[in-house]
Amino acid sequence: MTDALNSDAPLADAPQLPEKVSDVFDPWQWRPVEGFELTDITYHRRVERDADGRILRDLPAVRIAFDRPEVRNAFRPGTVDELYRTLDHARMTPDVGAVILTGNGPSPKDGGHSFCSGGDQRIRGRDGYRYASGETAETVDPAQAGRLHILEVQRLIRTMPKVVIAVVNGWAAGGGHSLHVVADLTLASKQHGRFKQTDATVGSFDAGYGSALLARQVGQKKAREVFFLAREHSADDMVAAGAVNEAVDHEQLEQVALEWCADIAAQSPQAVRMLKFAFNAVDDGMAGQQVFAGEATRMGYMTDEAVEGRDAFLQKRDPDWSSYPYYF
Ligand SMILES: CC(C)(COP(=O)(O)OP(=O)(O)OC[C@H]1O[C@@H](n2cnc3c(N)ncnc32)[C@H](O)[C@@H]1OP(=O)(O)O)[C@@H](O)C(=O)NCCC(=O)NCCSC(=O)c1cc(O)c2ccccc2c1O
Repeated sequence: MTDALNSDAPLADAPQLPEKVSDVFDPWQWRPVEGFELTDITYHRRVERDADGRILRDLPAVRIAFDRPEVRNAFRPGTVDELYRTLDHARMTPDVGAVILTGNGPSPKDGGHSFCSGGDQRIRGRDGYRYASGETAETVDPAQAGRLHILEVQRLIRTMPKVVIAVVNGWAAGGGHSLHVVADLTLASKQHGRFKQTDATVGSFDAGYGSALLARQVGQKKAREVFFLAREHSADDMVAAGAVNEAVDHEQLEQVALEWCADIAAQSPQAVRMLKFAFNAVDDGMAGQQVFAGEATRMGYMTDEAVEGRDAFLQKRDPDWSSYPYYF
């Protein structure tokens, strides 16, 4: 079906499919999310189509992808702004349960595949990554302070009540490596998925989730090897180490990711978010407890017992708890 609509002879009245933004992107599965002016990333919502390609309904997954393949999908402050805005939109879309985070490509310059190579080193200043009108240091805006707000994106991924899947289609390096670490699941391309923690090579260090959470996933010795030796690791190596869930053939990458999204959608949304926050809580201290407890409070509000407390206040009477036992 996809081939028919992508052929040179479009069907009469066939609805327009979105641009094929990446080699493993199937336009049939997606529509662009409206309302965003994006330059550094792409944002799509999964859809179901009829045989003629007309959209029947939205499905509960989104795809957010770095779109700077010529620099291995390095991020600059504007990229991070767009990433945060789209992730936050996905967080607040009630019928979305899973987020695919990936990189478009390959590079038009040399055919290289990349998930994300971290902060764009050309516009790194002494106070962080700088907003710039162009691509290079000469074009940075001196009026704006440097940013390290990829850390805010990491916290958003960590605390959003949806499953975030890093679909590693190429290089995951530096801050891009950390993004895969903080994602709930990682699916990697067997042929092109490559992992290299280059932070220390360029005089940087993700001393938060990028390192400490990696050590939780692969153990202390392996995590220290990844950072201190800064070597390249294959997708299969990372599956064996416990940092990647599965490595699949490159052509199958996004299809498998969509199968994962469908499996996630078959689970109870409430159960999934409570499980995500439970997995986080042990490592996230009181902030993790707060996120978990917030959802427990929401469930509490759903009970007749909590409604009685609210109503008694509004009706200026004492609450009647007699119908609500002290469960044991
Ligand atoms: C990713 C690579 C290993 C790929 O190597 P390969 O040989 O395949 O490709 P090239 O090196 O030839 O790259 C092609 C092309 O892309 C440009 N490029 C690649 N990565 C970047 C980048 N990060 N910034 C700018 N430009 C990049 C490269 O120069 C080439 O351009 P041409 O003009 O020559 O065609 C390899 O590319 C590589 O090692 N890249 C650098 C990875 C890296 O060190 N990233 C930064 C780590 S630090 C970081 O990300 C970081 C960010 C934060 O915001 C933090 C915040 C708080 C704490 C920590 C942070 C942090 O650590």
